[in-house]
Amino acid sequence: MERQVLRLRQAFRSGRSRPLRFRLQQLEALRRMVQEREKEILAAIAADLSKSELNAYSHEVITILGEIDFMLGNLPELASARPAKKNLLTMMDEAYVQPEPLGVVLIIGAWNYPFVLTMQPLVGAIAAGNAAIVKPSELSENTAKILAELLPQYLDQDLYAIVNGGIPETTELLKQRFDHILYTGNTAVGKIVMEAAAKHLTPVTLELGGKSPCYIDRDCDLDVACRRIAWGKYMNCGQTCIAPDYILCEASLQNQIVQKIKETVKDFYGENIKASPDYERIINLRHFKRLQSLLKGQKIAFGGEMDEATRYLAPTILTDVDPNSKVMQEEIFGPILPIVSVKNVDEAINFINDREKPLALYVFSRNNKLIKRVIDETSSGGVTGNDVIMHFTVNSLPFGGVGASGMGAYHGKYSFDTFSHQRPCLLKGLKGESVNKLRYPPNSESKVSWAKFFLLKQFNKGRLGMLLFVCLVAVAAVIVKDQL
Ligand SMILES: NC(=O)C1=CN([C@@H]2O[C@H](COP(=O)(O)OP(=O)(O)OC[C@H]3O[C@@H](n4cnc5c(N)ncnc54)[C@H](O)[C@@H]3O)[C@@H](O)[C@H]2O)C=CC1
Ligand SMILES: CC(C)=CCC/C(C)=C/CC/C(C)=C/C(=O)O
Repeated sequence: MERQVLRLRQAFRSGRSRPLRFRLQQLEALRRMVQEREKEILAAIAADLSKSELNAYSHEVITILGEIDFMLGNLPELASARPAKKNLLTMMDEAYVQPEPLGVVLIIGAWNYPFVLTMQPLVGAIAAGNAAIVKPSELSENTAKILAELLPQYLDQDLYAIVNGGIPETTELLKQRFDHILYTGNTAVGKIVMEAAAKHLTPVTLELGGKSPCYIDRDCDLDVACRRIAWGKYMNCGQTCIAPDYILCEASLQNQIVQKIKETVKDFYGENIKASPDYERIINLRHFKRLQSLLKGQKIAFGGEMDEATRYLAPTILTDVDPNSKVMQEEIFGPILPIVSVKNVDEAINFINDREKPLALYVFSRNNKLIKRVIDETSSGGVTGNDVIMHFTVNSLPFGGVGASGMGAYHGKYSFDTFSHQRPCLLKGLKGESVNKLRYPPNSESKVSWAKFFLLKQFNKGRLGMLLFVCLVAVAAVIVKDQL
């Protein structure tokens, strides 16, 4: 591991990853890889997640192509120096912020969207001019394998590397010093990553999980709300970090919601859900059994069917759920949708605020003021009003968590900024030394007063009068000079 990181650091030190032309060329090569090897990539994702290749494309590949196109179109502007506002003391100088690459970054991906969660951060790392090591999840082994096979064929092998493996290999990697780590995965491991990074003062972006609430107001189009909730909940068999984890609503709405989601599931997946190419499976037996245990003692209003041999778990709805039951104590990360009754929006807000800050928050209502009120009175990584998940698809919105659901953000410009150091630069000339007497010893009341004037724009009449007089004299001198 150490040798690999050293090799990338030496390549980064060569400066090869910094020129804009190089970065664009690498991003174009990555785009070419996605296009030329699409079939192999889709087959790998499909094998890992028991997913149709159509869904693998719409869930993952399309996002990566969009991200690369964003960077190809915006990188010249993102990477350029940004002029900065000056004060009176530096009026004659050049002040700007120069984005610069951090160095060698580490990207650790999760299994549930194995292509997006490794390639989307990598796009940002390349765009910002870094070298990068990508460590895919060992649980999505086919995607991990194909990435290790394809990336070296398209990208600079000295600057970008794939390291495959599980906990031992990741633990070894985390002993190395990186200039930034972007980790995607569960909160418990997020703490391990942050602890390891702290030893080297390495900044981290932690894309973690949490229980994303979905409040349904009584003033709402339940047909639309239930269709959108069902889409986001049961996509990828519920294994989506920003899936609505549970519903909060008044008890009177519960049965309608069950019925409408039931109808939607039939529309989406047909009578025989198990045979639907659009309905995925649970990633492994450990998660399958974990989800099975969440059903114990619950009132199953819809679904609940399961087949351990194929790790099939039907789209499931639980009603009258006790907030203290197990299913409400951990992120579900599966196709189980608990409904918890609340009396009104006030109780919903308190329910949300009594728990860890979620990665996403969803509110369905015709009343926009109510939606804004819920947003104003709660906190979450992100929000979509009257839909679910869709804030993820807008790359002008930073995507990340807050509190227990994570720190930092990426996507689009935010990926570029995450993997950049915003370096402040002030370039002065060697003339005008007389003004600098202000800051040189010996100090005096007068010098402090001038400093206040120049830096804090604290005018006093005497200074202002003197300045106006000096300006007038200067103007007069120019006029006189022109007349002669
Ligand atoms: N915020 C976001 O964008 C996303 C968050 N997630 C969250 O991730 C979780 C699901 O992913 P996981 O099952 O954690 O994925 P996982 O089991 O694939 O682990 C994620 C990564 O951490 C590494 N890892 C696991 N245990 C480790 C350890 N003890 N030490 C060092 N490295 C370790 C794995 O090798 C893998 O690369 C959910 O909580 C979900 O909400 C998932 C996708 C996106
Ligand atoms: C076509 C379309 C609107 C797809 C939605 C995109 C999608 C499935 C995003 C998944 C978000 C994601 C990667 C979540 C996660 O990491 O768990």
